[in-house]
Amino acid sequence: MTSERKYNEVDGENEALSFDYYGDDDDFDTFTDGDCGSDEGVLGFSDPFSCEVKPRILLMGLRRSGKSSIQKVVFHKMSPNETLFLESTNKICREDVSNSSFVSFQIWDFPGQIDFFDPTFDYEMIFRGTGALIFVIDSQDDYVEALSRLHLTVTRAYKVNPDINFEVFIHKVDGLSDDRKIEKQRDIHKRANDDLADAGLERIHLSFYLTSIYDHSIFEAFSKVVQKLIPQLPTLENLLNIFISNSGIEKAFLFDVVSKIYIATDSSPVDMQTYELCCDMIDVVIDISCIYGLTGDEVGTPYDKESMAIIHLNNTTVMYLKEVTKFLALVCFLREESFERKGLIDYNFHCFKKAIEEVFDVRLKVQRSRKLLSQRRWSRQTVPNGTQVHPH
Ligand SMILES: Nc1nc2c(ncn2[C@@H]2O[C@H](COP(=O)(O)OP(=O)(O)OP(=O)(O)O)[C@@H](O)[C@H]2O)c(=O)[nH]1
Repeated sequence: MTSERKYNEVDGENEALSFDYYGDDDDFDTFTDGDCGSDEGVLGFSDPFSCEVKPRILLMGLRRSGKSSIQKVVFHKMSPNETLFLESTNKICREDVSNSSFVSFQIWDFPGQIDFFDPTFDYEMIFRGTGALIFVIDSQDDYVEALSRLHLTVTRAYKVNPDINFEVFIHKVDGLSDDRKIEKQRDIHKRANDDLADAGLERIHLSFYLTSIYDHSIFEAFSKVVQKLIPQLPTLENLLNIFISNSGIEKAFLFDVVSKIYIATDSSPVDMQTYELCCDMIDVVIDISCIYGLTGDEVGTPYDKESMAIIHLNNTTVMYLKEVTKFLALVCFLREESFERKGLIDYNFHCFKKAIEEVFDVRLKVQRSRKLLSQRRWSRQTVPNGTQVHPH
């Protein structure tokens, strides 16, 4: 049994570490053209007590471009090879990802063949609550149709909600040489932007990423998409900068343990190899904890307050992982000589952790007061016997 499989099994039975996922596939909220608009309550946008409207990430693209695979690999630990057997999606799948207080959003996977602009399909309602629209283009296929679909989708979405972040995943690049990758990216970038310029919409900004589920590029790209939706990002980056500069650390990432999305890092540049090493370290820690960390009858999480790991690499670099919150881990890179001052690092880490908790606290307070406010508003509109009064 591979270590990846082991993790899958534990993940499946572990509430705290798994996503807030509405049942199995059959239980996904599904919307047909007819009932989408009327189902607002299910979407959580008209819920008067909803203390927080989660940013919504839409995954769109032509059929077989790889949308479901991306979702399954990043958020369900499916191994890339297993995606070969995924069936075509024929309904909109919505999933809540709220495994970490910072990473809290929804992903909507749209079936490729859906006629998105059918007049009975309320796309305005969908775009209005969207934080990021990921458009997946299959780089191994002819992308002319995908580009015209991208243009149509982006222009419509922008009209409804100009605040959406438009993210283009040039996907399945594993089959391409480095030169071909760059060439494709340049070509897609040029054509997509030319189309927008022809329509007088140069102000729409598209971000491009080269992705594949067969390496870490999909996690990296998703990290960047998610980071743009985290309002506390500058605060987190600042805290990380202060922490590393006072501890002799070279690079630090704040990771969401389950998805391996890094929600923040210090301001020095990220290189792919470092990121991959961090992902591998998290896998090792979770796998070992799953196998040896849980007692037989325990259903609890294999990741807790005690979770930490130190790995000495053969190039005099040390990797240091420590638990920050139930869902987040800090992974640092430092030189062996800096690690000699581990006491100092641990003390600084303690301060860093406290600061992160304060950021959480502020967020919770804001949420609570929002909830209270909306409850008050709601009760003002309701007379004592429970009948609703329509406000003038
Ligand atoms: N080589 C390669 N194949 C991929 C990658 N991502 C997905 N695939 C394959 O692409 C095929 C289609 O993937 P799906 O995830 O079902 O595509 P989809 O966009 O959800 O398709 P619909 O549900 O029909 O809209 C599957 O056989 C995947 O294994 C990738 O990064 N590289």
